Amino acid sequence: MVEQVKTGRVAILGAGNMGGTILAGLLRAGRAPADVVVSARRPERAAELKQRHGVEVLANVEAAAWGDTVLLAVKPRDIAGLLAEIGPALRPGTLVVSLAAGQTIAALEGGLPEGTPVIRVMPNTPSLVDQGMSVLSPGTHCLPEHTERAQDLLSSTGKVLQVPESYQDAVTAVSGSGPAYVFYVAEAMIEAGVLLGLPRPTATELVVQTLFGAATMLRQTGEHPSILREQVTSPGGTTAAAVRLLDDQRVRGAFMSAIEAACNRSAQLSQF
Ligand SMILES: NC(=O)C1=CN([C@@H]2O[C@H](COP(=O)(O)OP(=O)(O)OC[C@H]3O[C@@H](n4cnc5c(N)ncnc54)[C@H](O)[C@@H]3O)[C@@H](O)[C@H]2O)C=CC1
Ligand SMILES: O=C(O)[C@@H]1CCC=N1
Repeated sequence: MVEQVKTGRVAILGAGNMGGTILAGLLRAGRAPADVVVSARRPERAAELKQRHGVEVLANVEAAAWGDTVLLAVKPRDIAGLLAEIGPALRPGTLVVSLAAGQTIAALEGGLPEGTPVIRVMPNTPSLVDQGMSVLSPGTHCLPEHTERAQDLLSSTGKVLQVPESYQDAVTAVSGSGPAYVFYVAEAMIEAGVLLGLPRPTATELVVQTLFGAATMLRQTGEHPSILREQVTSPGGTTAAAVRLLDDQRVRGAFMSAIEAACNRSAQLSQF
């Protein structure tokens, strides 16, 4: 249990999609339920978490005072109120890790007692199946030990990368929102299969396995996607016909514009 010593006691504030995902991931990775607490606004949710995971559910202030690491997993609009609520209860040296999109380190540090070590993180939903991508940026009061703690905590649900905070809007657009683009492509491919007369379950199985296989090839071969695409594309064949149509429809450009729009939106959200 070397891991536990590094991260200490973890308090997760806000037990929605991401908070619940990280909680389940920590427990799957072998952390004892006694070393994690959560806060939940709705009593039904609190009862469910207690029953399913055997963890203690506390009020925000009690949870924040208990944790060595406090993970903020509420919506961005609820962050400022939460910081004001928990700030006075934090013990000196408590590490605050925020998952909130668009909430800058300056805003987080400004809402907490002077000197609080803060880490800004952009996770994504595949954390639910331990294939998450969490990207962190340490605040101005973080020591290497704090960053290590956050890395340790987040690595229980997937990969972790550290970047300068100036990259976080682009990161949000690429990997934070990224799973949604892949699900969008999956939907379109399934509908195409159905259009061509395949039963829906068959079309779904073909698409899910194809996406999984293609992603695994990218990971395992380390090849550039263009090379892998060329390998599928026979001269005068079916793939070339399809890819020409995608190019005619400017699908690559549409993806670039979409991801740029997400990045701009993330920057806009940081203003509030
Ligand atoms: N869903 C996603 O794909 C991603 C979400 N995020 C970030 O994670 C954070 C959480 O997002 P989700 O889990 O999707 O939202 P969610 O709405 O599922 O969960 C938020 C939870 O916080 C609770 N809550 C609200 N105010 C509270 C308070 N003052 N005290 C305690 N609990 C409170 C709500 O009842 C809810 O259960 C957001 O800041 C979001 O930007 C980051 C990356 C990806
Ligand atoms: O859509 C959003 O704003 C959040 C941030 C990244 C993924 N979901």
